[in-house]
Amino acid sequence: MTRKRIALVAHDARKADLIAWIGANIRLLDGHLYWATGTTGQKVRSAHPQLEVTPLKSGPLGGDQQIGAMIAEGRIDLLVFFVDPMTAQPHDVDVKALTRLATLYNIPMACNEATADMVVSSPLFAGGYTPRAADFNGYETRQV
Ligand SMILES: O=C(CO)COP(=O)(O)O
Repeated sequence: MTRKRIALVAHDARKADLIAWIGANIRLLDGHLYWATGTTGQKVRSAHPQLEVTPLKSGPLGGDQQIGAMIAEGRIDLLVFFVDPMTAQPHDVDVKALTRLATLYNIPMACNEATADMVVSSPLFAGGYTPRAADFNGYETRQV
């Protein structure tokens, strides 16, 4: 199995949903490598100690930016980001930057449960899928 490098992020109102989603998909998710924003990472680790999770800084303290930087460096294969669309976030610009970089670098990004279900059940997730390089106006965004 190719170990995927997966970033996990959930806003406060969605953390319980992310933990439940991981539990429901634990057989597909076990064995991969995880990075997460701080509070999300701590909660995922205590709920699912079998997963190898590296917590970064909390989202509002720079965690979204750290994950964005990892994406820019080609170190993340999948972003699962359970977004709360009903609550204003103090670090909204960081959230936007993270989703922008995932889009720019053509990283699969699941912002809700239905999309996350589709991604992990896809044969592309199980296989050694590498998204093709995104090219925006001549800017090559994936180093191969
Ligand atoms: O705010 C977040 C993402 O924007 C999540 O951060 P925490 O996991 O530290 O709560």
